[in-house]
Amino acid sequence: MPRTLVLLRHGQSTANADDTFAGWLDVPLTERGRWEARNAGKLLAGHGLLPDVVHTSLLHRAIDTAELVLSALGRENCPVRRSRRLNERHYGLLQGRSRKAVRAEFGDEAYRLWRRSYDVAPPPGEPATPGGPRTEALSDVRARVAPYWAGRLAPDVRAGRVTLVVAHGNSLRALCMLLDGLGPDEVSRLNVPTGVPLRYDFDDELEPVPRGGTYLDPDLAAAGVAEVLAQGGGR
Ligand SMILES: O=C(O)[C@H](O)COP(=O)(O)O
Repeated sequence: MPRTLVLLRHGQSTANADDTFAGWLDVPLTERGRWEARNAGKLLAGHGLLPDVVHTSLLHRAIDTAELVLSALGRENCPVRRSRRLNERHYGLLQGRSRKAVRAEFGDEAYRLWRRSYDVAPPPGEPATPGGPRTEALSDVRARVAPYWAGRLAPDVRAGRVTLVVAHGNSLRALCMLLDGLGPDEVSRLNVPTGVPLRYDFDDELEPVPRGGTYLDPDLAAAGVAEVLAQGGGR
């Protein structure tokens, strides 16, 4: 029985386009982001990957991406599960601020640590929702994604359902840590492009084959990763 999970970061958002930290800010897709979502649907169709279930965060850039993908596939009736556990990491005080301005004000080291370290969180901001976080390190995101993988995603995959997850750069980086057994150093070098489906297939022990999955359009994925790396003025 096939065991297929597809990870998809939302299409480009207005924050991505402006090179600002979004986090839990509920920013919309740009027109390019809407095109990326529709294109992702076409890529899935071209590879015969028709989702049986979709999981998204509670943020509209992911919800709208999922709807555009399902519409491109003619599968508007596919079940969609939404969870805060798939939300982007909360970027605390950095939310809404330009990456270049943060880097100029706090320096390269703090910028790098806040953006890509495993256990250093940015300075706390205001909670986006009552009881929500005021800031998160990637380790906090992994802690909230792990039970969702074990309790909701893995059972769908084990049952042979083609499972599509539409989420965010850092909630997907946290999920990849769980799938591929990445350590803090490895995940610091992992970046996820917007709008390009990443296919994971698993063996009987739910080990990914191959490790790291396969992008349905490797060239588009490489270009998207380069864009992420160029944010904030580059590495
Ligand atoms: O929250 C955001 O701004 C992005 O989705 C992720 O930003 P990052 O790639 O700088 O972590």
